[in-house]
Amino acid sequence: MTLVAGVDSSTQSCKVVVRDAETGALVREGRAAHPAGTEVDPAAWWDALQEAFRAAGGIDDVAAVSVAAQQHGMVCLDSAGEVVRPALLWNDTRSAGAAADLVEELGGRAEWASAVGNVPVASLTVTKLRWLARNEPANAARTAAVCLPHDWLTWRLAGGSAPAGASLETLTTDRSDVSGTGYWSPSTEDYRADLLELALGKVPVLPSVLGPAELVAGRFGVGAGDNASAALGVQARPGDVVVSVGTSGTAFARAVAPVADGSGTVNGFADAEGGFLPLVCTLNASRVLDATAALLGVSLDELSRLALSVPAGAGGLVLVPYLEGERTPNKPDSTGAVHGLRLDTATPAHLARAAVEGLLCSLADAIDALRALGTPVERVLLIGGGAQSAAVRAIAPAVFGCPVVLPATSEYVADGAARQAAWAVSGADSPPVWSELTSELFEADPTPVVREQYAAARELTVHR
Ligand SMILES: Nc1ncnc2c1ncn2[C@@H]1O[C@H](COP(=O)(O)OP(=O)(O)O)[C@@H](O)[C@H]1O
Ligand SMILES: O=C(CO)[C@@H](O)[C@H](O)COP(=O)(O)O
Repeated sequence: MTLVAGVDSSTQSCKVVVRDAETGALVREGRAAHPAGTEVDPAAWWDALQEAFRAAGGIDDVAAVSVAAQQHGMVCLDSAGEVVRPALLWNDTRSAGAAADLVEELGGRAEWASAVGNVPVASLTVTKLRWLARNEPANAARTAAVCLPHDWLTWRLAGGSAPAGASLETLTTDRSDVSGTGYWSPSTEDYRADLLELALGKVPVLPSVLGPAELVAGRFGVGAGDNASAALGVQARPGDVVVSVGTSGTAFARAVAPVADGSGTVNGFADAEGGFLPLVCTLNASRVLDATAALLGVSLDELSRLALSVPAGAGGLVLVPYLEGERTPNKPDSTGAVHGLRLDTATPAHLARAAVEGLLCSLADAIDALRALGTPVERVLLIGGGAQSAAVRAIAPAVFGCPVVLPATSEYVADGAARQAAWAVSGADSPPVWSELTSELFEADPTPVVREQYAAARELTVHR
């Protein structure tokens, strides 16, 4: 049996799966936690990766390993290959002002969307580089190369950072992740050095962009951004919209043509199979459930039970979930809010229901934005840690207004990376077709009132 390994180095943890390259059967798995915070020393990802490999029984016997990871994180390296400063993550909002400046300097959102498929917001790497140039000029001056979390981990695994002499020229990336930098065009498949220079004031070494099934140093897949890898892991097909409830909330679909949304709501990313991946991302998803459970002093299972114990609409109680500020809509300085509180809705159950509904309404808005750009929505596939919530599963079809398919619980980002590794080993033109996933179907009568009351409340927030 040929074995392959897939890695998901995500915001909260590192997950590793070892699978049979031919059938996709799960053989072993392991995981390790990441530190909290929105800036993280990449060494912590490396340590967690080693721990997760050990927990998964090691990788000595695998033919290939691919790494998928959280997107957009700014990893700056000096000329010796040393990390210049802790990486700023996708959910770090300090570069919001830099994003606004960059939009203005290029002449507006439409110009950015047409140049790189994305309008700068604090999440994108290009805005973090502008923040670095303005706020830490010494670190900017020391920066000889810029890469993304999965690029850096792949580079280290493949020996590019060898103590004998790190070679920045051996850095690699893939289309899906580089399409979230803000200085690579999914339409032309070229770096936009001019936009990088606009942000950072210079053009450091950038990773080479390899094809989806290429191998690095003979044993490492090119890797991917975590959402593109999840699309590969769930074997998404046309008509599927994948909704992930992880640290981020995302809604995305595979597409055959690049997307340029001048409003900035939809990111025009590339996918991990040579196509495209229009995607909407929010900053507030599973942690809204974590925070509400902590506030109520209950477990996540009890939060679900409470939420399901009161009717749809929570008696008019609405929770706007912008606890970390928000990316979509672009409100980096916003806070969350609770509206409609009355004596009879001042109960743990109503708050639990409002939290689940608020989180799902923000994702329903995301699905609508994809639909508005012409994305067909035949099935919603629900994945991510938050999909383990019984309340999320039950309420999602009512809020989304369509059936929701829940693929069997699995680490779909790591699975996608493993499938990419199997593809690279096979030398075939397309990824291997692994056995059809078992899944559960959730259906419910639509509850438009939930979306209506959310729409009336979502602008009513105050700044942090
Ligand atoms: N039973 C559950 N109910 C609700 N949420 C859950 C449950 N189990 C795990 N989670 C959530 O999963 C989240 C982590 O999801 P994950 O997709 O691994 O995140 P990420 O990939 O961003 O690190 C945690 O915030 C946690 O609240
Ligand atoms: O910024 C995005 C997508 O544009 C996020 O989806 C990150 O890629 C983080 O993913 P998770 O750790 O939440 O899975």
